[in-house]
Amino acid sequence: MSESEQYSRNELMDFIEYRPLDIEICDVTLRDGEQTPGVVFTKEQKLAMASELDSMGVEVIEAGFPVVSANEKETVKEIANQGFNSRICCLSRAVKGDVDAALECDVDIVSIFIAMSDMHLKYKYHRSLEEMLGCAKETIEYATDHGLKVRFAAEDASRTPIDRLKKAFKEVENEYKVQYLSLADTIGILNPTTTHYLVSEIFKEVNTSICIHCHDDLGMATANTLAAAEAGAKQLHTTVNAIGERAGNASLEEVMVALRVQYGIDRYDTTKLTSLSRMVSEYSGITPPVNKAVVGQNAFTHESGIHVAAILEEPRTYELFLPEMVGGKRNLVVGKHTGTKALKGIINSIGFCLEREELCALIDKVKVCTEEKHKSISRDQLERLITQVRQESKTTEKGEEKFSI
Ligand SMILES: CC(=O)SCCNC(=O)CCNC(=O)[C@H](O)C(C)(C)COP(=O)(O)OP(=O)(O)OC[C@H]1O[C@@H](n2cnc3c(N)ncnc32)[C@H](O)[C@@H]1OP(=O)(O)O
Ligand SMILES: O=C(O)CCC(=O)C(=O)O
Repeated sequence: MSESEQYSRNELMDFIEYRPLDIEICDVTLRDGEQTPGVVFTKEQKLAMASELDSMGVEVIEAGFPVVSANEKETVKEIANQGFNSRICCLSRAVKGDVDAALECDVDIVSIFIAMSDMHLKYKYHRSLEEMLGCAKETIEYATDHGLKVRFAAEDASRTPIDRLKKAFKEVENEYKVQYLSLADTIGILNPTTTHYLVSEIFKEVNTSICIHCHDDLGMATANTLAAAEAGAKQLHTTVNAIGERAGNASLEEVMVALRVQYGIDRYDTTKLTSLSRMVSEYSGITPPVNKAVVGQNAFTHESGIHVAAILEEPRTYELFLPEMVGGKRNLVVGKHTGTKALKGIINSIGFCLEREELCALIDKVKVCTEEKHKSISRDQLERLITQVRQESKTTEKGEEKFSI
């Protein structure tokens, strides 16, 4: 199936000026995703998720934060030694002991983070900017001296004065060999416009690849991540099902599908998104809302008569992309909003054929039932109603019979 048969391209993109995207995905489900309160993945679960992410073509997997526990360290090490194509990254404070733990794990990249916002310096570290940046530099030097590739991450970057960020990034870039400079919207304060501004300003200043790490406190994490990519960010951080601290992170499934339908980036195997979402849902104990984009139970479920009638002819009338593109399934539901054309198509698809009058009688019964029970009709219930309608049409002289489902 060609790309255009699988989704509708957003043609308005042709009128928008933006920097051509040069991106990679770093999925942080195993680290920030596991920071979701109450979530604890086993080693086997982390290995299984990492294996799926690798097979989809995700370039970087943030496997964990080794100093958190002995088991965490062992898990990160095992993931790093799987021989995945994805590069494996882990988190580290600006503390040499954290880098030692990363070294024991054989990771490709260590992400050394500090916050430089007044809020975090004053209330979290109780230390000056100079002291914290000094710790970060020493730790970066230690990591690079020991052969690790380094991402220097500015936690709470979105509340850090932009000139302070620029100065710190330039110093680090000039003094050490770092692979990435990361901007974290730790409390999810940004919107797409301010994300674009922040990334553009940093992009003008530095030569190192920029990462963007967005949280969803205002429901804008995916939009902000894409705005960052348009402004020049290279590495986009995501989690499956958008899990993560508080309201979660930018969702892998949304970012990956948006990259494809908005920007034509089709190198990731999006057909695994639904099964990966189910896997993460089972392992984390967190089911995405039914109306969650891409992987929610309703993402390809339709009831309205006008929609279903059109979908039966051409699904793209009411679907931005086909369920097959993300490994999902279309579900046509019979309910209060079902119309005659839709009902005919649905019952034909399950092997029934009714006369016009019978169909009208069936629609009436469907509407009464769904309004009485305040829910849609199951396949079994539908078949029972069809049987009733057929019996009634054969015995009309006996008068109306009461139906029940
Ligand atoms: C935005 C983010 O997502 S950051 C990552 C958040 N993730 C986690 O916190 C993972 C789970 N955390 C843990 O298991 C533990 O907190 C550990 C193992 C990391 C540390 O545990 P502890 O040694 O008991 O320290 P504790 O959690 O009490 O305090 C954190 C210490 O790290 C310091 N710290 C925090 N961030 C940094 C940093 N980036 N660089 C250097 N030090 C830091 C704090 O100032 C504090 O130092 P203090 O003990 O001198 O006051
Ligand atoms: O920027 C990063 O790589 C991580 C920082 C982070 O997890 C956060 O600030 O929420």
